[in-house]
Amino acid sequence: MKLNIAVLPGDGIGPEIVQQSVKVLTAVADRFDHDFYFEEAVVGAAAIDLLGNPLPDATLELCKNSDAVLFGAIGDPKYDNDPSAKVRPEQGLLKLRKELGLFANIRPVKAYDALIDRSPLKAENIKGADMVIFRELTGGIYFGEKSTSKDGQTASDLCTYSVTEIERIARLAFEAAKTRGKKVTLVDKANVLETSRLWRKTVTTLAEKEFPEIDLDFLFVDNAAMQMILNPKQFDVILTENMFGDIISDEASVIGGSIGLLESASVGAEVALFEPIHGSYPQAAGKGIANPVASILSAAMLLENFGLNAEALSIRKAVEMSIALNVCTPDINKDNHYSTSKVGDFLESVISDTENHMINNENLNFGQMTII
Ligand SMILES: NC(=O)C1=CN([C@@H]2O[C@H](COP(=O)(O)OP(=O)(O)OC[C@H]3O[C@@H](n4cnc5c(N)ncnc54)[C@H](O)[C@@H]3O)[C@@H](O)[C@H]2O)C=CC1
Ligand SMILES: CC(C)CC(=O)C(=O)O
Ligand SMILES: [Mg+2]
Repeated sequence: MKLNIAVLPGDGIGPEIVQQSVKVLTAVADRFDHDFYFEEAVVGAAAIDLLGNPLPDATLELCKNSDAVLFGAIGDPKYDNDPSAKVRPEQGLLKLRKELGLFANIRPVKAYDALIDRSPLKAENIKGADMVIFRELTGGIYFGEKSTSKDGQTASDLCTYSVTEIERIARLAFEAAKTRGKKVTLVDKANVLETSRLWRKTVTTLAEKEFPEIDLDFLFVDNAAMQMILNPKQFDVILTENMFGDIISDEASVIGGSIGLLESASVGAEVALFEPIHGSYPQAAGKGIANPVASILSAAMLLENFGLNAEALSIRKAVEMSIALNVCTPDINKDNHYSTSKVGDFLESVISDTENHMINNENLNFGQMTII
């Protein structure tokens, strides 16, 4: 298969993690005889520095004309620490999501057996946890009208949702539940927010009409935040609005062992975008300590999006192997950790190892690896 992939590394650790994903995708293309073409463009703070715009027209055009987008991360402390900056890196990502019509962000969360004992959460509570969060991505408070009063004493962000916006992502969540545990939990704040009451009404009606076989339940977001830690195994598919999904998915990453493992796919119209759930982790930029796996697994989701399931599985198996063998960055492997690029090299060699020498060799030899 021929795929044109737009690569938007962004800021902070974005370039170094995305570089590993390109490495891994190239290994997949070689092994399975595909043609993947990568073209890079600037976004975020890097694009503001260069062109004064966090989403330059050329970047948007490239994305629209590509088959898929591989996105790193955006954000820089110089903007985080300057609340009065009018042009901000995050605007680039939000505009890209809107322009590409990416209304659903799909964030799978699972506990890797090999990492269970390293989680700060109790092993018996997280073993077997396996959920997917469907986060609405182009509506709600992140996109509502913003204003600050002339005297600077009051500010507001409007939260708006329409039935159409709710239904289209709810359908995707219910469809996913059909193939999984047949349960959808709608996370909202319907005891307080009018928008949440519209979500409940709309989702309930849709479930009764189109998905009677799916169990639908409801949780207020404050309780959901607690349940995520106390009993994450109760969740199968979580459906929620933009901001709640942003927050509870970072929380859910603790179950997986590190936010550096959590992949995502943003879908909607034609061109889908694949990105880790984490941000630009600026403290780690250039140090070789960022975990590239979230980006690499997002690349696996990219392949699944085109039905390249065996190819995606080769990535997932390689990642499982790296975790089992502790070929991991310091967020997971505190003692003898591997650098960002060494983890990428390892995954590349496992994928390229068509004879499965590495997998079958009991005395696994990582001669080509150096522990930093
Ligand atoms: N999609 C995006 O591009 C996002 C961008 N941001 C931006 O990123 C910047 C930093 O935001 P933070 O709140 O610090 O969130 P962050 O996700 O960048 O980092 C939070 C913490 O998570 C851990 N972490 C994140 N990525 C990791 C990785 N690959 N490997 C190992 N550990 C990792 C680190 O302990 C880090 O201190 C801000 O400018 C923010 O606006 C934040 C979230 C998403
Ligand atoms: C710019 C932010 C909305 C990014 C973020 O935190 C996310 O998408 O998870
Ligand atoms: Mg976030």
